[in-house]
Amino acid sequence: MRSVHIPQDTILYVDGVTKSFDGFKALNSLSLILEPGQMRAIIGPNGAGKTTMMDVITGKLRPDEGTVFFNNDIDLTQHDEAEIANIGIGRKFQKPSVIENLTVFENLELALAGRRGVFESLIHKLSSSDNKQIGDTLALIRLADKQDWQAGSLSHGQKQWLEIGMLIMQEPQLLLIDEPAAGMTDEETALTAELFKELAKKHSLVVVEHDMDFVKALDCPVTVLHEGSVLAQGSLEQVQQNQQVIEVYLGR
Ligand SMILES: Nc1ncnc2c1ncn2[C@@H]1O[C@H](COP(=O)(O)OP(=O)(O)OP(=O)(O)O)[C@@H](O)[C@H]1O
Repeated sequence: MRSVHIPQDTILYVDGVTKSFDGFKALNSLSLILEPGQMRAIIGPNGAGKTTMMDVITGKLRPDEGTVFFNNDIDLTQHDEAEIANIGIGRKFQKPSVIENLTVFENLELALAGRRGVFESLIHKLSSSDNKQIGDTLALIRLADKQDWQAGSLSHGQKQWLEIGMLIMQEPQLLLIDEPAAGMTDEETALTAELFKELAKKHSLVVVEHDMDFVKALDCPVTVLHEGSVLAQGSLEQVQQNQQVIEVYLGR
């Protein structure tokens, strides 16, 4: 058994992770620590390794080297994607994948079913606590007045919120979210930042984003990736003043 020293109380512990594609290191000894209840924005130029990092955390890719632990002692490199989702890590891809011809409410109901297994959901009606959970989620994602709308008739931003609501139904401890603000109006972007701050009260969040106004609104620590490693870390203001960050990313 490997002996790894993990600082106490980490929700995500990534250390020395390397992942190569045909000899090219998409991740190059990447290390990153997230504490429970923390929100972290990940920024960096195209090809910096942000998606590959998410793929490694969620079990889509296995690292060539390095350590990835969840909740102090769960070695994520020993689990597949489905197991990692069940362990409590939810991932939101850039493009929303709500079911367009179901209502907002039904999409959330389906997400609840996903947690339980479809068969069990077919034979059980929604309990009052299920209804409350759906109601709370609808309020959180600001779609309470649209619960009977077909998901296909929502705006792009509203679809993104619905999908985040569907993830929340599964009560993940850690949420990984890829470019949520892309394609949103300014108003939706501002509301999404508010939603994430609300989410961060109950969940840990890793948010990959290119929109600096959105990152500023998140008001959380920022990690800058470059060539598969961490280039800088700190407040947005601090990393914006970092000369190397300006050279490889912000100044371009
Ligand atoms: N399956 C793959 N096969 C070969 N190369 C890959 C593969 N996946 C990623 N790469 C390469 O690894 C590097 C990192 O890619 P990655 O998608 O993780 O970057 P990123 O930071 O998410 O970029 P973006 O901001 O454009 O989404 C890129 O050079 C990419 O071409």
